[in-house]
Amino acid sequence: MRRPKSKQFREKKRLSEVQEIELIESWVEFGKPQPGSNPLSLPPLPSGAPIGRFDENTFSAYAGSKKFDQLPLSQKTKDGLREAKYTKMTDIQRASLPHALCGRDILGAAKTGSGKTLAFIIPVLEKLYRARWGPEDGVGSIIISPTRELAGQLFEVLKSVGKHHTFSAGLLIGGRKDVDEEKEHVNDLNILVCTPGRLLQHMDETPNFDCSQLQVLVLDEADRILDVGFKKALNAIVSQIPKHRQTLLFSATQTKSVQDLARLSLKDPEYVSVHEESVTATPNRLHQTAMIVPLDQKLDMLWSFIKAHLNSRILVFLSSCKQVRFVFEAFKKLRPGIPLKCLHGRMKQEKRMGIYSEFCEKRSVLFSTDVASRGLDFNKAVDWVVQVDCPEDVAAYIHRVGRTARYLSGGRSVLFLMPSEMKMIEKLQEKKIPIQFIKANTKRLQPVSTLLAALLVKSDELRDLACRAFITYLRSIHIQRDKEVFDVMKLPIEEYSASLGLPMTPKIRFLKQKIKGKKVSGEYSLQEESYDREENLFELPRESIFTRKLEDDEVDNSATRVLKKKKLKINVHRPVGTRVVFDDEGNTLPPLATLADVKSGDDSVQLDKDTVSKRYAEMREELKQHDKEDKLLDRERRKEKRMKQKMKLKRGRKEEEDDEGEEDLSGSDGEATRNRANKRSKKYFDSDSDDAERKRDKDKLAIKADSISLAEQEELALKLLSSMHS
Ligand SMILES: Nc1ncnc2c1ncn2[C@@H]1O[C@H](COP(=O)(O)OP(=O)(O)OP(=O)(O)O)[C@@H](O)[C@H]1O
Repeated sequence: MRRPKSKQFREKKRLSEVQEIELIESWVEFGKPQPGSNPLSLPPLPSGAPIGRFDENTFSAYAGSKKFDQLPLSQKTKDGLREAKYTKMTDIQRASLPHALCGRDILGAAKTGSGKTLAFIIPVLEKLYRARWGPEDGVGSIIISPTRELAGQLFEVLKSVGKHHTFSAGLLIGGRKDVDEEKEHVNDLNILVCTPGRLLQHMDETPNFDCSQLQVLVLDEADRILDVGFKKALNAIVSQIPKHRQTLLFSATQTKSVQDLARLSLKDPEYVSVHEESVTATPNRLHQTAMIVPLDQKLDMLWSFIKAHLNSRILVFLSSCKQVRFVFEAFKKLRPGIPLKCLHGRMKQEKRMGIYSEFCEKRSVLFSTDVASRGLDFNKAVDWVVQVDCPEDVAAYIHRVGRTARYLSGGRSVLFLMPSEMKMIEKLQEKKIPIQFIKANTKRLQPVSTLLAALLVKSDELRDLACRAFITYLRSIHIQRDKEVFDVMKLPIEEYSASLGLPMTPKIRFLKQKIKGKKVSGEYSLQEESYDREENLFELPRESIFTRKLEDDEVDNSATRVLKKKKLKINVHRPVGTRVVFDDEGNTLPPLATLADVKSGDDSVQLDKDTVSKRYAEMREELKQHDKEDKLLDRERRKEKRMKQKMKLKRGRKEEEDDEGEEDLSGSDGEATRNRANKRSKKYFDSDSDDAERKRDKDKLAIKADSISLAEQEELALKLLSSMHS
């Protein structure tokens, strides 16, 4: 057991800390780089030159230094860095640390894998240390990351470099069950490493959550966090933290938007972009290639690629969770001879973390959405990054390929481009990305579509996955912003469906509007007729996707049903016309003649009042009966609909639990939260709409009863009668 430190010892320690802080502050002040200057351009300290204080008022220069121990840092930070084997600084660290240490706001940009994490972790530790931040001071720094994995990784770096400091730090990320426990401790934490959603949750829900003393705010992958996906969350966060603070923004693809920066109220930020002058925007040791792969050959190509690289660690990017799940499940069944893993935003957090660390350890193939595209440092050992689906823009490309060739290691990447996406190559080259075009060796292509078709015949589950992967892929292309690159109308839809092993092409609702009115032709088109028949896939029972094809007359019926509905509207206030009634020989009779009691020989028709009222009573009864039947039918129909919705929900929940997620195109935490929120609101909306529907139906019935109430029917009949006699 540790003996409690004596009062004397603690006092001595405090004094030495105070002295150290005084020294550091004077040193920082003495050697401050000029605002706007680039420390990289300053001459480095000669090796072996004295470091630190020379006399009362002079110190060694630190801007321009190459090693961590030449910086005015606390001994605790220096020890942490040394023990983690960090001695020489990388360019971004050399360029930004001298500015950050003297309290300036930083807008840092440097290539992927170039060491940006330490460029903000060190200033955070130093700022709080110099402020003698303690447990009672509360939250002193917030570090925000767009994804949970990245937040976890940053937290590890913070723990390792800051291990000699006494600050308390916490990792606050979504998907963890211990939120209540977190709430109890969050006010005791000095440094929060978090995703925007979880931080906001604490700001909203944790009693007395207080950031009013915040000293440093860090946004890692700043451009992503400032992006629309996190806009609301970030605005809400910023509105709850003090304006007077240091702000550090880092990314490999930095934002320079004045609007973005204004949102964060940066004060004369230092724009530190160390690779701006570089010939390439990506790491020099990264060998990048691209090849044309038609949509219907993507899986063949991917399968062949994996089979040819069985001893590598391969990171494969696909555009949606459903695709990730389908390719992972299908390829797993085909046993390629290398472990396969998958990672996407809808998986349980523990599993996500587990997979992330497993992939860091062993050779394997990891199929992932963009949830793994930013910041993750897979032990520096990803051999290949394969982009099966084209990234949404150049920034996304840079971050994806940046998962390999980190720090001093090399790496390779390959991008599959469909013929319709060739514009992407130009865009990449414009942004200084040295990508080499290679021709795929189709002779060595190992087709998998027949194998997949065989698997899909055997497994309903897999067939369902394939169907959903198919739809979400097309949707992902459909919603892309860059229409120069992404055009869903140019895709060989039928062939794509067959390449996934699907027995027939599922119908796609969202393409209906797009294709209507547009004359489509050639190999990429779907028959217009088939769109006219198309109906919402998700309203059909699952098996019907494959087994039930709508018949022509069904379509016609549905069309006429709508028309009939319109015609059936009764306007009780319209002027009443006369009605022609025929006798058995086809002679015309006056209206209501069937009810008439012809008493006299002349042609005039006398109405027997009793018969008329009897007939009305019968009609009333009939109406009531019909109404009852209609209600029953309607109730049954709605009950059935609700059951279906429940089943669908249950299935969705089960999928989530099995780590089998819903559509999440970006896969990031923010996106996932948004999608979940959407889903949740959708659910609420559904249940609300159930109520609303019930209420509407009630109202409708009331209106119906109002509009053709019995009294009105009688009135109508009387009008008829009187018009007949007039
Ligand atoms: N000074 C250093 N000396 C040795 N290794 C370093 C140094 N700085 C960073 N590294 C290592 O380089 C790798 C990449 O660092 P880091 O993750 O900070 O890169 P990054 O620039 O943030 O990348 P990304 O843009 O992908 O987020 C890490 O493994 C890290 O440990």
